[in-house]
Amino acid sequence: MSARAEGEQAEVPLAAEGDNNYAIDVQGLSKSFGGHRVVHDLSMRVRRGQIYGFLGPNGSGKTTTIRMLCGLLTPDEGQGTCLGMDILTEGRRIRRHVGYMTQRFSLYADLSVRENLEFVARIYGVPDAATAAEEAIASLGLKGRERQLAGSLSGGWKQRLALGACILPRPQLLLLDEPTAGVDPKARREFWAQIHDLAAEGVTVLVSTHYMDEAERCHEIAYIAYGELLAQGSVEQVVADSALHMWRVTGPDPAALARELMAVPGFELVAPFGTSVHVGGRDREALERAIDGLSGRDDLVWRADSPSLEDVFIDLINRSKDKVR
Ligand SMILES: Nc1ncnc2c1ncn2[C@@H]1O[C@H](COP(=O)(O)OP(=O)(O)OP(=O)(O)O)[C@@H](O)[C@H]1O
Repeated sequence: MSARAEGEQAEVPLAAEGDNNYAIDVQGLSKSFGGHRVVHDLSMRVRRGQIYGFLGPNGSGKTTTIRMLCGLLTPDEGQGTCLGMDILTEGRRIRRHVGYMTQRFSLYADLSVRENLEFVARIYGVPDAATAAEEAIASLGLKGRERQLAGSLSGGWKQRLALGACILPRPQLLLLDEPTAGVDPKARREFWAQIHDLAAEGVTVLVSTHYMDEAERCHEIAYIAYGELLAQGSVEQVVADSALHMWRVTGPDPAALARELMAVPGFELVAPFGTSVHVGGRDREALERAIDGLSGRDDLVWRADSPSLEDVFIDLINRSKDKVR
């Protein structure tokens, strides 16, 4: 292959279709910073064309993992492929086919929407940058805003522009790191409609998020805490695997009731939810005993409930905290 200037689009063949059904296939990734283990023995597989949600508390290692997947960071241990290419040795090739949207808005605040998109198109060697930018403006619903300076856009429009810039070079895989943080529900919904359209066209999307409703829009999710992958699968699978039993109890003062129930042995999870309290745990018998013990309380009404994804994540983090201590 002849030498090319940095940024020039190269003819880089991807692994032939069918060679590998997984856009991401990594095993045993570990990474430490200054002796502090941030990612530990993490393995994951993401099928091509899937929307894969990456969830976990702040500082749990999501960004670090994303950076290892696209070869921006070398794992201390582990191996694997991204789009069929080796994450240890082919980082540059991988990044030519990946759109990476970081947490920080990384476009030029003092360039207009159109100028930003044209700039990105040129950097990636997209033929006819002006037309590509125009098409992106139309498909992202940015018409009417193309002359606006990127820095003056609202949060939702900035994210939409950042996504537009990411998909201009037509990547096979999108790595989106909390793309909708701080964005209002309507803009988030529109953003997700776009993500689903891209997935329908065959683009694989790995998206980190703290929003439960966004997790439910993914084909599969993974939950990571303290650098360890604690759960993986469809939302239904992850909820079923939790083996949690939940109850909803209503009483006169939900906040006071929640405090009272937290002290009752058998209730592993207790959280006020509007006018009621969500109570549960994995030991069904212990739970039923605890509820029986409160049978004298006529002011309480109990109703069996299904665990929410949030219940499952809180339970996972509680249990992994116990393991770390
Ligand atoms: N380059 C680095 N040098 C030192 N420590 C780092 C570096 N990058 C990340 N860390 C630390 O690694 C841990 C995991 O960070 P990471 O950004 O991967 O978490 P995250 O799950 O993406 O968090 P958030 O949800 O807050 O974005 C944090 O404690 C962070 O401070």
